[in-house]
Amino acid sequence: MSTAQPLLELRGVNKHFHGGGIFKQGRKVQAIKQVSLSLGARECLGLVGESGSGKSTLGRIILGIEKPESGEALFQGVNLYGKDKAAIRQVRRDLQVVFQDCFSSVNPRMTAGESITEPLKNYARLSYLDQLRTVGNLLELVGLRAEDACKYPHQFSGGQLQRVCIARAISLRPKLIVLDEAVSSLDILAQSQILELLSDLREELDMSYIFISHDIAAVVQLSDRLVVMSSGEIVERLDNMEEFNYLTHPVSLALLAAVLPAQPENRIASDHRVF
Ligand SMILES: Nc1ncnc2c1ncn2[C@@H]1O[C@H](COP(=O)(O)OP(=O)(O)OP(=O)(O)O)[C@@H](O)[C@H]1O
Repeated sequence: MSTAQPLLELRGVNKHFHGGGIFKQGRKVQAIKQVSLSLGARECLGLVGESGSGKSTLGRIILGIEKPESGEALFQGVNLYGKDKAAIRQVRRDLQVVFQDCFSSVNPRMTAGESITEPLKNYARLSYLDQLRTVGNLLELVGLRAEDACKYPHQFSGGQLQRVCIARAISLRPKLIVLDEAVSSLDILAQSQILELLSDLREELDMSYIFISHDIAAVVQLSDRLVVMSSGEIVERLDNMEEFNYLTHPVSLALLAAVLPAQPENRIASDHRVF
């Protein structure tokens, strides 16, 4: 077994919320229960589950923005909720996110170029010329044109704007990107193009992904491993994607059934074999 330190490690993480609104005293929601997982360099871990299963909460814990009550979240060996703030700031730049709704992820009054340089400005002083050059390179890396830097969000399609968000996420050359339903709001063609882009970028830039989705078919395309969540817990793990047809937990089967071909005659013989 390899003794190399994992890029990301969650150990026994727990998180609960209290119901809000008029029921302030309301019931306690255990959003994450005793979750442990690890991720190596250049790996993509798919995180699937039905709505409310805790995927996004876990994503926020991994990003260092949702403190768990107990357990540890270690990124490059640094406890993201520990006392060493300097070390946390240092590793945070290696952790980025791409959300589902690209239109609400960017400021509508900022050009694509301005959005892309936002994270860069937090960590480096770049001359105007360097900024232009960097933005042009990033846009080309995600399949857009350098001239697109001057466009505003409403001048892009959803798929193009998601590429801008990906360019922003990779601007600091992170080691890990959390993709929170990053292709879910796109049409089928844009989805497959973005999945292809993400796969190419992972190779090119040596990144790891946590790919959060309710769409197990999309997750299977991009991920090396898979965990299935239900009610805040990991209920099934798959370390070899070749075996995804042999998932057994009822939640996994329900997620698979949701992507079954509409025509029964197109289904493959076995009960839940879909790809
Ligand atoms: N800020 C919050 N306050 C109260 N409850 C919350 C909060 N955030 C999440 N929850 C609850 O925690 C549980 C897990 O939510 P979470 O958004 O992580 O699930 P999810 O799997 O990402 O769902 P979806 O796919 O619908 O986004 C849900 O019951 C949700 O209502």
